Parts: sequence; structure tokens; C-alpha cells
Amino acid sequence: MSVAKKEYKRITVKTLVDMKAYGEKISMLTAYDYTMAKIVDGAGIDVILVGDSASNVMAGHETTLPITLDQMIYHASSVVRAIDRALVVVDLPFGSYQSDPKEALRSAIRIMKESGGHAVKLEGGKEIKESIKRILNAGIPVMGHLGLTPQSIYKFGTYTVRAKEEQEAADLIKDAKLLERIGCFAIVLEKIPAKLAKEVAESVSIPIIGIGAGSGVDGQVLVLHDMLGMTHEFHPRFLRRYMNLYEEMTNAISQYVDDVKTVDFPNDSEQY
Ligand SMILES: Nc1nc(=O)c2c([nH]1)NC[C@@H]1CN(c3ccc(C(=O)N[C@@H](CCC(=O)O)C(=O)O)cc3)CN21
Ligand SMILES: CC(C)C(=O)C(=O)O
Ligand SMILES: [Mg+2]
Repeated sequence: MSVAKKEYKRITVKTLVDMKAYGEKISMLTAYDYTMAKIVDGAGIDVILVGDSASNVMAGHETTLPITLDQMIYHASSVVRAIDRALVVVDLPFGSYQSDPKEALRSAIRIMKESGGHAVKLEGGKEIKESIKRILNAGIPVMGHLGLTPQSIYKFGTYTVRAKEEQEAADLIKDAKLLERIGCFAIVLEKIPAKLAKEVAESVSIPIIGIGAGSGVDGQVLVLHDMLGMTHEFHPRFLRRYMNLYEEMTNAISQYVDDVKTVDFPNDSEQY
């Protein structure tokens, strides 16, 4: 199963478009720090997303809204120092691109210059079209993000499945085609019906990366800490847990506490 991942020396935005054309699925995970990114890259992931989910996972905020551009740059620069192969995509955080296209470009340039990331991701469709065009015109690759867009959570009020109504679904397909037309190299589709996601993937030639969007798309993304089972209170239907690290870490740490208390640690070979 892990044959294809060694074939590309370094993943570029062009590689991903080729992978879709050849029918090879794209693997993507988040990372926010050097040590985790080193493991994820070494295991053969295609794309690392420095997600604004760092706001939840790293900082403990309830939403992605509070994380700042400076904080995203700190996370992204740590990730970039770790990678040899993966493409690094960085989320533009809430408030760093919505005001006007010039601000969007300034924020994207700061990410590229100060973190060394390879591309940026923005949430939204036609409403941010001009901002995306500005960023693309500067030679910065852009990944789109449609469907459930967590930066607009207060507009919707819930994290429920998006685009279940016909009008919303039609708008989403239009937005995906628009993002392709203006030059985005890929699109994340979050929490929409699998049938609709498949239809979108078949309607555009750029890769569609799904999270909670079924198997008919061109790749999958998950939050690293979720798939490792560290965020044990988060269990949406779309999440597959590959480990139960929450439990394993709790056991390891409580064992350490016991060992310190009982002076089992350190033993003779663990001291000078
Ligand atoms: N740890 C983590 N994982 C994520 O996937 C993630 C973040 N944080 N933060 C930013 C966004 C928010 N995301 C979310 C948040 C909630 C659900 C969700 O399905 N929540 C509930 C259902 C809510 C509802 O139906 O009203 C669930 O079933 O867990 C999905 C994606 C995805 N992103
Ligand atoms: C869930 C993914 C797509 C994301 O945007 C993030 O982690 O911030
Ligand atoms: Mg995000």
C-alpha cells in the first residue's frame, strides 16, 4: 500500500495535480510543531497543513477565531524546519484576509517570507475571489476551503453537515469551479454529503481533499491529534482513530509519577 509515497522526492503543488490525473490519492495531516512534523513527514505524508485548528489543539480555544497571524507563522516555521518531502500549506487565520485583497496579500506574503511554507489556504468562495487572485498574482499557491468553514462558525451556529439543501449544493459546485478557474491548486471540502463531494471532484481537474466528505474525492485530511487519539472528547463520525494516545500517555505519565514517588526512578544505571 505504501509504494507510491516514496516515488516523489519532494511534493510540489504540481505533484498533487499530477496525482489526481493519475488517480493516486493524496494524504494530508495537520502538524503545528517541529517534533510532530518530523514524524509525519518521515512516515510519508504528502501534504502537511499548518491548520488554524492549532487554535483549538495547541492553545485550547473553543474556536479557530482567536489565533493570530504571528502565532500561525510561529507554528509554520517550526513545521518547515522539520520537513524533507511534504508540501507545507498554511492556513491564513481569521481576520488576516477578510478585510480587503491588499491585506490578504500582505498576510500571505508574511507567511511565505517568515515561515518558509509553500502555499496558503483560505476559507470561502466567491466572496474572497479578489483576495485569492491577488495572492495568486504574487506567485503564491492557494488552496481553497469550502463546505464547513470553521472561521464562519458564528454565522451558522453549529458544526453540522453543510450543503444538504439543493441551493447550497449548487452554490458550492459553483464556488469550486470558480476556485479552479482563478487558479487554486486544490480545494479542501469539509463535512458535506459524500455524493456532493464526489460530484465536485468529478467537475474540476484540481485535487479535492476531503474531511468528512466521503471517499469519492482525491485525498483525505485529518487533524493529527484527532487521528492519534489525543483529543479523546472529539468524536465526529468522520474521524478514524489509529491510536489511543490519550490513554497510552495517561498510563505512561501516571507510571512515571508512581516511579518518582516510590524512588523506583532513577535506578542505578540512570544516574552518574
Ligand atoms: N481537533 C480538531 N479537529 C478538527 O477536525 C477541527 C478542529 N479541531 N478545529 C477546527 C475545525 C472544526 N472542525 C469540526 C468541529 C466539529 C465537528 C463536528 O462534527 N462536531 C460534532 C457535531 C456538531 C453538530 O452536528 O452540531 C461532532 O459530532 O463531534 C466537525 C469538525 C474541524 N476542525
Ligand atoms: C481541518 C482542516 C482542513 C483545517 O482547516 C485545520 O486543521 O485548520
Ligand atoms: Mg483550518
